[in-house]
Amino acid sequence: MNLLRASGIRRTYGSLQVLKGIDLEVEKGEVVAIVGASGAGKSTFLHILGTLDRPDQGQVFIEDINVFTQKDKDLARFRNEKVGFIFQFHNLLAEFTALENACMPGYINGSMNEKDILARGKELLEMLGLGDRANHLPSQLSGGEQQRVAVARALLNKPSIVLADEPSGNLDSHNALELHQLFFKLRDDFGQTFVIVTHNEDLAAMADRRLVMQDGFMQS
Ligand SMILES: Nc1ncnc2c1ncn2[C@@H]1O[C@H](COP(=O)(O)OP(=O)(O)OP(=O)(O)O)[C@@H](O)[C@H]1O
Repeated sequence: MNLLRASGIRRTYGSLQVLKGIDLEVEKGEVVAIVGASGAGKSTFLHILGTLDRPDQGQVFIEDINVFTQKDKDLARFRNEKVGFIFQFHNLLAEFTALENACMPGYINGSMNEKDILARGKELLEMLGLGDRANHLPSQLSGGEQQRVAVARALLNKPSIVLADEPSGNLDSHNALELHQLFFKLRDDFGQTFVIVTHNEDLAAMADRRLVMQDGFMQS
């Protein structure tokens, strides 16, 4: 069974046809990289996969759920539980510690108690080598550490899939490589599934599949 299946995805902004009918199937535990020229529509497609944006046409199934048939409120809950996001700019909240930032999706979800959320957040920070940084504010962390906190946050609710948009775009080559290796370790150890939009050809070459987005279509 495919963990994620997108079919016939089309998206237009005004007269600009960005996505012209894209299909994608991703299996559990796969790391899929999407590359392509700037403006090709990679982020637009990733946002649709993550239900942050709706397509004009086409369907997305995650774990056999036809995601866009859900009402907005149910969709927000589904997104919080099933999809982890990592962006180029980590978007950590400046006034909260690393641990509080990592725990945020648990607090938003509301079904876990605070003790369990904190335990999960601590466990993730330890696993990502940030055990001794838990009480630091983002401004007290290096760029690589901040991005690892963002990874912990993406994983907090044990999502089915992690979607990453230029996750290492703001890191130097050493920190970028560490982050990329972390993705594969999470896949190997926990079967975590990733779809990653990237300009980094080293990362794309490491992925199970490297897909190219061009002129509104996906070429493999
Ligand atoms: N909200 C929007 N309104 C209008 N046009 C948009 C909007 N979002 C994206 N676009 C346009 O859609 C096209 C695809 O944008 P998108 O961000 O998906 O590309 P990308 O492949 O991710 O590019 P990059 O590699 O530079 O991040 C671009 O021409 C962009 O200007």
